[in-house]
Amino acid sequence: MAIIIDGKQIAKDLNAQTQQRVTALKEQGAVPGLAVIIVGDDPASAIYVRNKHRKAVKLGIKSVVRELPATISQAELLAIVNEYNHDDSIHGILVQSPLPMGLDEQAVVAAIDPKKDVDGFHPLNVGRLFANLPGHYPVSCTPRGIMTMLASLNEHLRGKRAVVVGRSMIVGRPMAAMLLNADMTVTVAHVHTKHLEEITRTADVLVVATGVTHLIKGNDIKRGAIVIDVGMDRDENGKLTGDVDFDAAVDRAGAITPVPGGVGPMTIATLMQQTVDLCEWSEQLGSN
Ligand SMILES: Nc1nc2c(c(=O)[nH]1)N[C@@H](CN(C=O)c1ccc(C(=O)N[C@@H](CCC(=O)O)C(=O)O)cc1)CN2
Repeated sequence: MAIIIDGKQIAKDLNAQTQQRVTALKEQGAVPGLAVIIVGDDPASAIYVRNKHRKAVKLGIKSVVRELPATISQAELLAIVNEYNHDDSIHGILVQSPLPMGLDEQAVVAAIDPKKDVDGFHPLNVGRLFANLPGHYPVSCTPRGIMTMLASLNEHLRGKRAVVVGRSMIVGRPMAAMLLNADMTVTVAHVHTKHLEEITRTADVLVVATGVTHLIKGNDIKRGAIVIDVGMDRDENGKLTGDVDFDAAVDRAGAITPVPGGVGPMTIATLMQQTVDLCEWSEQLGSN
């Protein structure tokens, strides 16, 4: 029986650390500020944004939520991003994804000041991650949260095999870069990969982020592997489930994340962590 990686608990511990850092910053006269821009009325996005706002307020972070109609033009949206780029009380800016049809998400992300790119989606920060550049820069929150979960297991990763199934800009690609930067041997697969199970069975660490319910069965997993399920799918009864068949996988894996309560809670906790990082880094810049 695998260790169940408790994302809720790890997120709670991370939030406690973040709150202490916020307190320390406030003692120096700095308040971390987060601006979240949401466009349109996607119900799931509205819930995520509300949860981000609540968590930020709870941790003492200044939180601004800008709700915009789906009819907004690209130029108007870029102007609002630019407003926050020049607002000294805001250290992190994010645009909730997905944007409604007709808006160019990549152009909007590229308009965010890279120093305030709290999601780590700006091409400059993506490039830094892929080049494994030293120094401070934000990275995508979900894979960073997964790295925190892996660290909590105290497992030696260097030289071991990782397989990432999924190639999105939010999870798959940055996840592969982070595992490579941790000196793992990384394979990236996706839903079109032929004989996927032959590849997943080689993984010491298997990260699955495809949005395909129960794509990974028990037999597709190497015995003792660490299995990270980023899926957030609905089963035939509308119940939240993952890309991994948890009941079949739990007897084969060495450690596994549940859905819900695994990776999901780490995304928002890492966003809060990264907002505080950006504030600290801007304070360091300011004092030089
Ligand atoms: N600009 C961004 N947009 C999106 C991101 C992102 O990181 N930046 N990620 C996702 C949505 N997301 C945060 O924005 C997010 C998704 C899921 C969870 C979470 O806590 N999930 C829970 C289950 C929640 C439920 O019951 O529905 C879990 O897995 O336990 C948090 C944040 C896309 N957009």
